[in-house]
Amino acid sequence: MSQQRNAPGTDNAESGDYDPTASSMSGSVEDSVMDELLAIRSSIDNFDATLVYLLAERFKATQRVGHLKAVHSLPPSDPGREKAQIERLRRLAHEAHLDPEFAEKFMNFIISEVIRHHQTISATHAETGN
Ligand SMILES: O=C(O)C(=O)C[C@]1(C(=O)O)C=C[C@@H](O)C=C1
Repeated sequence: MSQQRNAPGTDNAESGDYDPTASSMSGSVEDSVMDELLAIRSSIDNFDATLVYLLAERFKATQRVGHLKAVHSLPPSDPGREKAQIERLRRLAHEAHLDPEFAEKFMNFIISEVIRHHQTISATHAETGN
């Protein structure tokens, strides 16, 4: 049976209940101000969707790393790699006028989640061989 696929962001999971005009300020803000706010929020919505897709792709890549590490009995974390990544991202953040402290915290947040995934993959591999 053939399956109809929707373009990203147009399927019901994403757009079904989403109200881009949702706000707790409706009624207390001038129409022109609300119009400008909604226009800017439309860009924010696109950025947020992009972030989700980027993160999903990054996690797909790290899942592959997790399997490779599990199969070859390598440790989940690699502090040397992390140090190099953080230094590079701090430098990029500075150049992009993004707070390097924030960039580091954000990266560490993602990496700690990746390590948790690696540990789960490793435990599953030890138990089942998969
Ligand atoms: O490159 C690796 O070895 C990974 O496991 C990926 C990753 C990352 O998310 O970038 C996660 C954990 C490691 O400590 C270093 C980097």
